Amino acid sequence: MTRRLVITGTPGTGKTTVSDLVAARTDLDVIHLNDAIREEELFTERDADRDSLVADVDAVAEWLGEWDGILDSHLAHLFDADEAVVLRCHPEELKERLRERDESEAKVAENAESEALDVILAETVERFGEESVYEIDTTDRPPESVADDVIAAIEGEMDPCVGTVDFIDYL
Ligand SMILES: Nc1ncnc2c1ncn2[C@@H]1O[C@H](COP(=O)(O)OP(=O)(O)O)[C@@H](O)[C@H]1O
Repeated sequence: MTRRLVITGTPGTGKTTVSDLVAARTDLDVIHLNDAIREEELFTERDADRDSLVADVDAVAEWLGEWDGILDSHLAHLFDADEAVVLRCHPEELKERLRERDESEAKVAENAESEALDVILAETVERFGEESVYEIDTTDRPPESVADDVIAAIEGEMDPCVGTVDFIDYL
């Protein structure tokens, strides 16, 4: 059974929502890494253009130490774990989700394009290898159903899977 799982994906794909649901239904704790980066000041600078923090990856790794459970962040795949879940969402739906939480239009466009180009999936597969990655499409699905899939992955009831989505039509 997986004890260290990263849940990564473009902002808005549902990582925070789904990781909380999975933690509530398993004995795994969840670390919401973006909150920790802000609260523990694990960043090197503020990116004013993007209205975001530039994480200090070494400082984060040190702060994490011998963590276990679920690590939730669009940066989670930069850290060691047993397996990785990459949540996906069609860029058009992703834009709606990001606009609903009042992200700037620049961020909405940047994230939609990044999602269409599979940027985080590619980074995650490069680091973990296809045999340790579960790509899960959240488009048109309730978070509870996505959490079912993540739990199936943790419990070894689902095989690793990559290449399940194609959002290139967006570009
Ligand atoms: N499967 C889903 N279907 C529809 N909306 C979702 C789904 N998962 C999350 N959301 C919504 O999308 C927004 C972003 O979710 P969130 O969990 O904060 O994403 P992330 O942590 O990846 O940035 C929230 O408003 C959330 O309610």
